[in-house]
Amino acid sequence: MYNGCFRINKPQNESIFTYELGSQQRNELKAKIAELKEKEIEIPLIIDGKEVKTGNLGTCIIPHNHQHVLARYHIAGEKEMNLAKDVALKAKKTWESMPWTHRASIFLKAAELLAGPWRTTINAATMLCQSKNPHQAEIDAVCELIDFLRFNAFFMQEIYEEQPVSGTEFWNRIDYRPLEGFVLAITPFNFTAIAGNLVTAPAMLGNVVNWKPATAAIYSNYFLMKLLQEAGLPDGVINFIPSMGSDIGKYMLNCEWLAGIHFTGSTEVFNSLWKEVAQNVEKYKSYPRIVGETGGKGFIFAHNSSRVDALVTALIRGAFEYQGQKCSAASRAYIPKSLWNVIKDKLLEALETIKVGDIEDFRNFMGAVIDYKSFERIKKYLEYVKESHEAQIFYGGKCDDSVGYFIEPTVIITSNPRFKTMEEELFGPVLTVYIYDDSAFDETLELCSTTSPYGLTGAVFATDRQTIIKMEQRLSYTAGNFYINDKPTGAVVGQQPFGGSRSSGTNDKAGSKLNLLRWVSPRTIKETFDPAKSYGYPHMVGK
Ligand SMILES: NC(=O)c1ccc[n+]([C@@H]2O[C@H](COP(=O)([O-])OP(=O)(O)OC[C@H]3O[C@@H](n4cnc5c(N)ncnc54)[C@H](O)[C@@H]3O)[C@@H](O)[C@H]2O)c1
Ligand SMILES: N[C@@H](CCC=O)C(=O)O
Repeated sequence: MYNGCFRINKPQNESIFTYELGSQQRNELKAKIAELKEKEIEIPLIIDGKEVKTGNLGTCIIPHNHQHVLARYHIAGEKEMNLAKDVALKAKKTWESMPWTHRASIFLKAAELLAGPWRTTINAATMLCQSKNPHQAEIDAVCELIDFLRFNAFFMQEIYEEQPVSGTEFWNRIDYRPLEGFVLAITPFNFTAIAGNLVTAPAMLGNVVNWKPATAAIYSNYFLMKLLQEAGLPDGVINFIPSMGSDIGKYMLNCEWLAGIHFTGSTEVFNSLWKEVAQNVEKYKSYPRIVGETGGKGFIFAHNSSRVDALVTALIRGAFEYQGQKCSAASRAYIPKSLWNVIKDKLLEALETIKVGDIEDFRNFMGAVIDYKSFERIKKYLEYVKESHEAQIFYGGKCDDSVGYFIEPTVIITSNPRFKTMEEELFGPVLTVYIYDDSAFDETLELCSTTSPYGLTGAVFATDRQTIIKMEQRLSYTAGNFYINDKPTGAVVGQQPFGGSRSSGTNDKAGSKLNLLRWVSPRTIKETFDPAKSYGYPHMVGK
């Protein structure tokens, strides 16, 4: 027994390791990469804390060296998915009644393990499996995930603290129950941290979670699952079930106890999940919470008062960091004619210094795109551009998959502001630029807002304050994360809660209280100390 209002301190963001030449961090990371590469591992499902093997196997490869197999993983089928649902529902009773401070402790311990003994493993696994350079792996798999874990524990406390007013004769309370059933987390390949957040955020608030990782990220995600187990996650609370996307609909979405979906991925897959849930709506015990962060077509819009050096850096970093495989990536840019000549030269100068290749060579800024399917998809877009009269490749455009799925950083210039690559998400290292006439600034703002169906990220560059105000107002619904004089990527937990609307998702803002609120089903409790003993009102006495 214990009594007390226990408190979690407001966290600080995790500091980023730099992996400089000669540093111990760098040596350790290099050694871990070599160690992981040396040994092919077998990845089982983890259901009820136990390893389950199906014999139906897939392979995890290195995108920048696709003949290298890192692991063989087991694929869940109907039997294992049914088992995962059953054990999750069984684990729910004990998990939801565990004092919240102890649930928080498990995830705060996971953050400590990741900051310390697990840091290099998770980082190296993400570098190899998702082809991230050391900095990109560090800001994702380590720092962002640690921040998610620590800040979410703090936000959970803030939610629980929010209580209604009461009187002296009665006491009102809100009991922030978890959802009734299980949450299905369907996670993307591109951020280990996002996968971690999609499963741990609902779990922290007392929910049980079945986790379907993205095929291309199973390797790093498996290590993460092991870390959570080491942190003391009880069996069955999170079940790790790599599976075919098409089986999810058949064996998970039709379950009466589906209480929520926590999804990040493409708009297309999210739409299909939404439709399937709608078709099953009569079956469910409760209306499932459908939370999804999806595609993007991030923009950079420059005014002729922009600072050129800052703008060029934002274009390069925004478009080409992690091979443009961020939902937030700058994939279209609007540049005024009066600035183009000077920007063009500086852009070329910078592009010529970008090295693409194996991420084990720390000099490389970019690695490979994630897989053959993605490589082929981007290549087709570039072929389309090469044949078009409305656009031309200004820089790059070469693709080579002989060793890894490499695509050069590519800049396209188009004369059509509604050109295919200005509208659609390519999810690769490709930036399309539209050069507008300075006198058409207002119309071009309108084009920016209406060209793409997405509304995730956007950045504006200007030094003139009235212009900044105008851009902020006119582009109000174009981006859920809007940047002024900065690149549109790199949101930090606790600083820039992340998510967009339109076709970019439900905008439930990962890394904030708003997201956590989707995983609770509040129960209002009123206790009256001296209940009324007759039904009449005072006005009923007399005529
Ligand atoms: N808005 C955001 O916060 C955000 C963040 C990261 C990525 N993304 C988006 O994610 C996409 C890239 O990630 P991806 O390639 O992993 O996306 P994806 O949609 O291909 O896959 C996402 C997840 O859905 C699963 N899936 C695929 N088909 C399914 C089906 N029919 N039923 C159930 N699950 C299915 C995949 O296996 C994976 O686990 C991009 O569109 C990107 O913009 C968005
Ligand atoms: N939150 C990340 C993007 C996640 C999507 O891929 C950013 O802000 O760059």
